[in-house]
Amino acid sequence: MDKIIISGLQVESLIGVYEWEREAPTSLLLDVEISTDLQRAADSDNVADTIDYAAVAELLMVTAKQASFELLEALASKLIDTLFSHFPVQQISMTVIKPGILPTARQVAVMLTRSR
Ligand SMILES: Nc1nc2c(c(=O)[nH]1)N=C([C@H](O)[C@@H](O)CO)CN2
Repeated sequence: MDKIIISGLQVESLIGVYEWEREAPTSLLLDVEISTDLQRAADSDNVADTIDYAAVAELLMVTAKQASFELLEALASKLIDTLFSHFPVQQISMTVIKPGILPTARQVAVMLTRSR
């Protein structure tokens, strides 16, 4: 299956289990893989025949900004559901990365893969 991939998309979201995490939005990074048939766009060379990755990125940024969850898992699920409701895609893999939150790790992340 063909894929559209967005890597390292920076978003802001109110996220975290602890009180101190819920006082202000946190910067997160998203890696997204969207499985969809790209043959029509490959033939036509027309953005109207594909999923515009700029529109995907904008939707992810707005949705994350409006969200308020404790767990990365819950945010990842919400972002996937939102993409499914706006775009005709078969499968989405979503990695939500929280940099610098653990003193002994560069970053932590969850990855969810969901199909229609
Ligand atoms: N599996 C998860 N574990 C934890 C999460 C999470 O989102 N998913 N979050 C936290 C805290 O919010 C963390 O950011 C600070 O310790 C802990 N564990």
